Amino acid sequence: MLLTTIYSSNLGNLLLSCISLAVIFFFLNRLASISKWFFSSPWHQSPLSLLKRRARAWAFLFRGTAIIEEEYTKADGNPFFVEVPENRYLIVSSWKHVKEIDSAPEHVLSLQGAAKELLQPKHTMSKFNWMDKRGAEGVPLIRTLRVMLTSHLPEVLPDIRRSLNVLMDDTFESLSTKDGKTVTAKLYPMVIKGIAYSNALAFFGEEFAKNEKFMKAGMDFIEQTLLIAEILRLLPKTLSEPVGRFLSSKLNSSQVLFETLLPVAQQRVDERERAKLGQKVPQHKDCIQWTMESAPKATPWSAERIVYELIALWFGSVHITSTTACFAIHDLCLHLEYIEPLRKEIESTGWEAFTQSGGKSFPLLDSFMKESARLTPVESVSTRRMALEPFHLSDGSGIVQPGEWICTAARGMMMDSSVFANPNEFQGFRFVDPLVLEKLDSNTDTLSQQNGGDSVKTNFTDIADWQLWGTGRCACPGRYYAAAVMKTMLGLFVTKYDMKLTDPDAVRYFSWRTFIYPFPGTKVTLSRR
Ligand code: HEM
Repeated sequence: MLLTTIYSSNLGNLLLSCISLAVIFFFLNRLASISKWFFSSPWHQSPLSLLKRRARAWAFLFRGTAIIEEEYTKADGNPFFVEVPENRYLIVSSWKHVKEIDSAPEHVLSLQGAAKELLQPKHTMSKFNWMDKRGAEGVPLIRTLRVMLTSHLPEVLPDIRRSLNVLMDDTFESLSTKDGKTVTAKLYPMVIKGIAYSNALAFFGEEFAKNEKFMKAGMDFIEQTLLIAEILRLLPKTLSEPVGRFLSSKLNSSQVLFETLLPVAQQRVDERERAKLGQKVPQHKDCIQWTMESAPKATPWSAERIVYELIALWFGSVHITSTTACFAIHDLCLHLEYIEPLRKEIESTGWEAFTQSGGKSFPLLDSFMKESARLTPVESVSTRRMALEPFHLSDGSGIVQPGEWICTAARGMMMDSSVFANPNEFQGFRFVDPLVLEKLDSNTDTLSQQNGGDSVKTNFTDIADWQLWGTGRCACPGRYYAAAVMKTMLGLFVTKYDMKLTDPDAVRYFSWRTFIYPFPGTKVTLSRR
């Protein structure tokens, strides 16, 4: 039929034929995937149970966090499978299994393979189609973040704090107030704007942070990536390519990011070449420069390649940091008894000591943020890996086939009573060294001495007892930066305002697949102190 129509050159018919073919492909694809699930599953008995399983797989989109929680409880510490519309995940929760995932080579279990399926970079990130295997072209971004950005924190934190302060004041001034002192503000837009601005400042410099077109595209990019990736994941492969091309031509914020970053990256590449000839070139301290310098010497990266990496970094750093910070501010409003001790800590320690410690100090705030993320983690699973080859857990309790995912039950593990006493209770200072707590009510000077200095240990960025940051060699390299910037934002909220949720009983978030997302309309009432 399609061929006949092409020969008769009738465009309307051609379109109709394409649509009919697409629909047929769609149903064939669904049928193929249903039969795949049916025959690969150990519990394929009746059509009714098959239908139930597929209904639950689709319900995962809306009830993912609840479904994982139900299966986690039933599994009683053992690995369990969860079906999603387009795939199947094996979810583990023992630390022994977590270590096995971490030890598996990248060609067997791939973080990048899972991230690629999750974010569909070919259509969401300016046609940047990642390799399945992480590190195939080096891992310069990891060094950039873990080493360079982290050690640069004492230099950049004061600028971030000043900018956040101004942004908060501007938002406050822009809202109407009855008594000149109190306003009602939508929290999430305020938080994402602050985090995006801080990230632009820290990663690329002030020029980018002040570029309104770049910043708007940077924030739109987060929602557009989530939206396009979701649509493409649910479509059969045959449709995802044309639909992806169509969507990325309409929702093109990544293109704005690309076009703004490219000339600067190109300039840096030119300088790199001039430096090789012995010419004097300017010095730069930002993620563009560090990524370029950390790329393999034998195969230096092009300007385009550097920019692709930075666009991926932008998504990873803005989305999860702003949602996590937003939930921590909800918790400050829900547990007002913590506000005074936190203020006391910040005011007695001072921002100077915080800056010198590279954002590690403020142990009370550190603990509060950890408790908030433990009880309201944005992601229910962590340590996602896609199997590129079959992978068996050593005790035979689970196997994943190529294309399937294995991950950890992050949320469930954070509620494990053998690790966290009374896990359902919000105890904001649960992770504070008892010595620091003792000093809290008495001597603020001693508290401030304990809080400053380089040797301060932070529990929030620790990876030993929880899964917020993932696992081992792949654990989030941006966590020191994320913790420092979140502390700065929360610290400013606490010291500038008395605050509460405007409607404490309103639903604050919704669930999609494995993550929860704060409602952008949730309001806070802020009163200037
Ligand atoms: C609260 C904020 C954040 C959370 C909860 C978080 C969490 C995570 C998790 C769970 C992973 C995967 C680790 C694994 O699978 O083992 C990850 C990876 C990563 N994160 Fe973060 N992250 C946050 C903020 C950031 C920020 C601000 C940056 C950049 C400055 C960043 C950069 C990255 C990168 C580049 C990776 C990939 C690491 C790799 O390929 O080895 N993250 N993050």
